[in-house]
Amino acid sequence: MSAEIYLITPQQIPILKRFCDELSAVLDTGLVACLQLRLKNVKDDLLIRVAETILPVCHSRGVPLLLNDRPDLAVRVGCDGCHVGQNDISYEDARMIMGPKAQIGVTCNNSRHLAMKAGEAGADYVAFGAFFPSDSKYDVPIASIDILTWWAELMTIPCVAIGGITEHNCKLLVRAGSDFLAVINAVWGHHGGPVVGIKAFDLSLKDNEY
Ligand SMILES: Cc1ncc(COP(=O)(O)OP(=O)(O)O)c(N)n1
Ligand SMILES: Cc1ncsc1CCOP(=O)(O)O
Ligand SMILES: [Mg+2]
Repeated sequence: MSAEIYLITPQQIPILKRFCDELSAVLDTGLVACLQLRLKNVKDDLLIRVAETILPVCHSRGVPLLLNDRPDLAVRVGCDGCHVGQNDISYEDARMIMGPKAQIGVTCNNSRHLAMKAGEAGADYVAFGAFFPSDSKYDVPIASIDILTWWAELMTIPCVAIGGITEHNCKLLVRAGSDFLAVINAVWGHHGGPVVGIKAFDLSLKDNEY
């Protein structure tokens, strides 16, 4: 079993130039399957500016960029897709806005019903979590790891695990069947810096004591 890393940006980016340098170094490792830009409580013009700035950093390294919450701005910037949650625009409306080629994922928390609904509607992936307490988002229910196994045994649509995932607990989720591991703080907040953080995940996932 294997899983890929779905990296999500920190929800605030105080110094864009410094972040782009860090992001470039992280993506140069070749260990990131896709990046989600997830800024919270910022005005549209800033979100657009950040997205337009990091898009070439991603695309020059063959890494798709997804925008959180806002398919309208994702299209405007030229992002490869978006991610929508249960309190955001619907998957159906996001698909209408972004078209058939976009990669659109849906938050399904700990719900088999929401996942089946999103899968049947045409979502490109479903996201389950939070599996562990998260320092990046507090208002999320804790999901049971068996939902990953249920999905992996039943469906071919990829599933993403999210929430408090670290180099130390990620193998549990991969063993359960997760295709992608969505992470924020374990990389951007790693004591050795984000490049060491992403490499630590890779080392842990390569360790084949599953
Ligand atoms: C890959 C992935 N999974 C879940 C989320 C959470 O989305 P949502 O529930 O809409 O919450 P916010 O991230 O918008 O606060 C996500 N962004 N990405
Ligand atoms: C966006 C989101 N949705 C559920 S938990 C979470 C935050 C994940 O961040 P971290 O990897 O730092 O726990
Ligand atoms: Mg959202």
